Amino acid sequence: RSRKLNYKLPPGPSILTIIRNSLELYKKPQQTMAKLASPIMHRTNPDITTACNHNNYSLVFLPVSPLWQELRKICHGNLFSTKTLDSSQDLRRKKLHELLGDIRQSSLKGETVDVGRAAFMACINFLSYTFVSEDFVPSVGDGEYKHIVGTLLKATGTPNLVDYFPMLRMFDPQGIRRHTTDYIDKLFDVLDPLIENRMKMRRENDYATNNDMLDILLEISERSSEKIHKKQIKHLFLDLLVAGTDTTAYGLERTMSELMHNPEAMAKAKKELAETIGVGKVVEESDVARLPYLQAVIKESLRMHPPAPMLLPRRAKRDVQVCGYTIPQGAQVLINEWAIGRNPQVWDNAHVFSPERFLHSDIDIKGRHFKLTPFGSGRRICPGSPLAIRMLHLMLGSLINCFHWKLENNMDPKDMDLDQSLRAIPIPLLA
Ligand code: HEM
Repeated sequence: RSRKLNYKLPPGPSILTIIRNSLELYKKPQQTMAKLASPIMHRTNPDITTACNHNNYSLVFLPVSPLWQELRKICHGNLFSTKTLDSSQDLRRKKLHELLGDIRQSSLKGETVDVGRAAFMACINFLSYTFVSEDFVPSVGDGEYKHIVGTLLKATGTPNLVDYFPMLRMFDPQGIRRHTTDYIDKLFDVLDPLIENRMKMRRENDYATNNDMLDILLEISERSSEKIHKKQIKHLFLDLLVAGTDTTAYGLERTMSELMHNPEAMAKAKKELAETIGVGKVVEESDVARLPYLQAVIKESLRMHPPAPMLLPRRAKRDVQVCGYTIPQGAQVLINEWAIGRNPQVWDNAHVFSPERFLHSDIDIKGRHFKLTPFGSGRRICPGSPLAIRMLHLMLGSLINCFHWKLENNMDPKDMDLDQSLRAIPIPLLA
């Protein structure tokens, strides 16, 4: 097998390499991640959206290139910097109060909440407000938006036959290009007028900034259109929406499920919140630093349920030796983050949900500790992680500090199936 893998492969991923690499990662995650996070790996381009040229502008799929570097610089220095996120927290606070208001309404009626759905809607609203100070969803319809984002995410993760047999490209055998193009067009139909309107408003003398990401991007574009122009702005928003919605919502739902399944951990998290900010109060972004147990709960949940279980595909830029195997140039590589998180050689009691393991540990999720990299690592690490982390703490902390949660049909937490969607009844806790 090893000899065969050293043959020159056609461009595109090798199934065998993916499987073998996953198995190896299971054994030696620390060493392997260090190599894979290095510049020898670059992003694969799944050829999902040729018709609307999204690949040519996409932060997610561009190879390392001057445009990609410029977009990353804008993300780090402007969009997701601490200063920008601090100044846009009012926008997220407003959306958080709306989420809690909706849940309060359900609680008054004794209704069950589909936590995954509520989390998905809340994440879209948080992101669209942070990006453009407006709700993105009413323009598309929530069911349709979920479908669009789901389809685009699926297309990103689905092995495309075209990668294996390039001559099939023009036939688009799985319809991946056709579907994604339609959906991307739909999202652009919403984004285009938003951007146009804002450009018009910015030309008026008495224009006051909204402190959102659209203003920041237009300001950069007005100063130097070489850094980013209008067309790139909509492609960037598309990437950020698709990459940020389902991942964050899934992270929130799984964490709530784990807390409901582990009443002791739930009680500890609630006690910390009660003592630090007071029962029934809404969590502020500035509170999070004083909530170490809540932070540990989120890390533990990301360890057991990484929202991107295989991270994002990379491609080897040149032949590389990993754990005694040759990964040939051009091979697609997936990192099995889920398996690393559950590996008993890496974690004590790997299958037990225990936030305590992070309480006196310096392991963080910034891509420096290769046993826990839910946001990836290296220069392609998730640029949205500072926002995702804020949203997760804000929503989780407020949901458990403002409500007591009971499982539907009086189910015993021990009987929960953690792979099923979470349905629970909220009971308000007064401040
Ligand atoms: C819990 C939530 C999230 C998780 C677990 C997550 C995870 C990831 C992972 C694993 C990658 C690939 C990293 C690598 O290849 O090393 C990634 C890339 C990316 N993420 Fe996230 N993400 C989350 C939320 C977000 C949010 C909120 C945004 C933006 C608003 C975002 C935007 C992106 C973008 C644009 C990329 C591609 C970066 C590039 O290729 O240069 N993500 N994310």
